[in-house]
Amino acid sequence: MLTLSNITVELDKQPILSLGDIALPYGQLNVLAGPSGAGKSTFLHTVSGQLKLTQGLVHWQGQSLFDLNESARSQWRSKNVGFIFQDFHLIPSLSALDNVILQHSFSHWRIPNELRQQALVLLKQFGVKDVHKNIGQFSRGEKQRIALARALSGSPAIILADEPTASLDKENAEFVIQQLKAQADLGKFVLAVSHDPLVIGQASQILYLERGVIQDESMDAA
Ligand SMILES: Nc1ncnc2c1ncn2[C@@H]1O[C@H](COP(=O)(O)OP(=O)(O)OP(=O)(O)O)[C@@H](O)[C@H]1O
Repeated sequence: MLTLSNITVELDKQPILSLGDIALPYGQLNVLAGPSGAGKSTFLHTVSGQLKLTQGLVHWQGQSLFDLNESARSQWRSKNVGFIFQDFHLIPSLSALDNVILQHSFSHWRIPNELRQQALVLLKQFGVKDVHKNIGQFSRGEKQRIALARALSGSPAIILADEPTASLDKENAEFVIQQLKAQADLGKFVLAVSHDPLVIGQASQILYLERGVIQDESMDAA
């Protein structure tokens, strides 16, 4: 369970998030919706421990995230959290395979063979054929499949996605949603920021954020 208690986040002394008590479970597709500037990305940065809270608590499975110092939080994040972004955040000069495994070079002096093998399996499963080709040579849909493989590499328990379907055609968007749901079915924590009706239609729980405040919470939308 992710639990948030009485959170305030201020940036440049402006209140950006003001959240009461929120609990979101593992094992379902959670969606955070809301207009531009509502604070959705800030919410993701807060629950992943990248942004300091002004006030409040974030617990992941009972672990109080901000009881960890910055370096421990960063280690916790690299072990436990996979991120997916609207604009992929892939490195153009690297191959598909290297983009997936690069993250592990920060925690291992040599990338273990099982992580390399897992990356190859994920890329194959997601239909990425020539894994040694540079990123620039892939279509947008393929890029998001590579980014998905990167997010799942190392098998993190938490998947956070920021508008993961926004720049994709319907077929690729549906593929991404299916994969997010499959991860939830495996018992992972999945939270997608999205206003895509395709994503919202498949959500088990939807939080609607406006001006940094949760306005509405619906369960079992799917
Ligand atoms: N580093 C920062 N310093 C000050 N204000 C910030 C900072 N980052 C974001 N903001 C402000 O916080 C508010 C929420 O931004 P955020 O990016 O979280 O919204 P969002 O809901 O994700 O928007 P969008 O859908 O357009 O991506 C906005 O008003 C933004 O200008």
